[in-house]
Amino acid sequence: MALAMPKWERQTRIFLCVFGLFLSVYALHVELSRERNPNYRAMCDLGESVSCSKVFTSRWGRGFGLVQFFVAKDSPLNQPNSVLGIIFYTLQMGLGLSLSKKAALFLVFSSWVSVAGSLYLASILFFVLEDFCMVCVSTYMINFGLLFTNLQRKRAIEGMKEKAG
Ligand SMILES: C/C(=C\C[C@@]12O[C@]1(C)C(=O)c1ccccc1C2=O)CCC[C@H](C)CCC[C@H](C)CCCC(C)C
Repeated sequence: MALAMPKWERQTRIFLCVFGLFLSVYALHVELSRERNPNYRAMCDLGESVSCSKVFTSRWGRGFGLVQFFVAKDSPLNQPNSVLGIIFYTLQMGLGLSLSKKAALFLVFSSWVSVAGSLYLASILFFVLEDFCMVCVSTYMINFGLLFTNLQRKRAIEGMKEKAG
């Protein structure tokens, strides 16, 4: 039986992961530049309440603002969210190329975690920081898109199994 993934799925996944990786690397770059130089102005800093560097260097910018309850603020475990993003999109890309059922389940599971993380970060962004960060909002849309792609994949694999008996 030919186990091929539909072309649209491959292309959508590659597009979302590359875009997500690009935004995460950019967020990391802005955060590190801003920490080194408080006068640094990023391309995504458009105004007082449309500022991405303000968001990235806030206490929620590292370890989701939660890791610091368990380890020291400057612990190597308290990484910027963007580092988690880089790991996440790399995994989504790498495991996405495999057609194993286990990989598909892991992709769906981690995708749900990222959507929950996105909803959490979005509520911090709008209600606590009262800021509009375009880089952040774009990553939320990417995470929703990846969840949709991963759910389609899981459905397709389950369908194949039923047909094969
Ligand atoms: C750049 C990026 C998110 C942007 C941002 O996080 C940034 C940078 C931030 O500083 C921030 C501050 C305050 C409010 C909002 C924000 C954000 O919006 C990428 C995350 C992607 C995503 C939310 C990754 C989730 C990964 C899961 C934890 C993976 C779980 C996988 C395991 C099950 C193995």
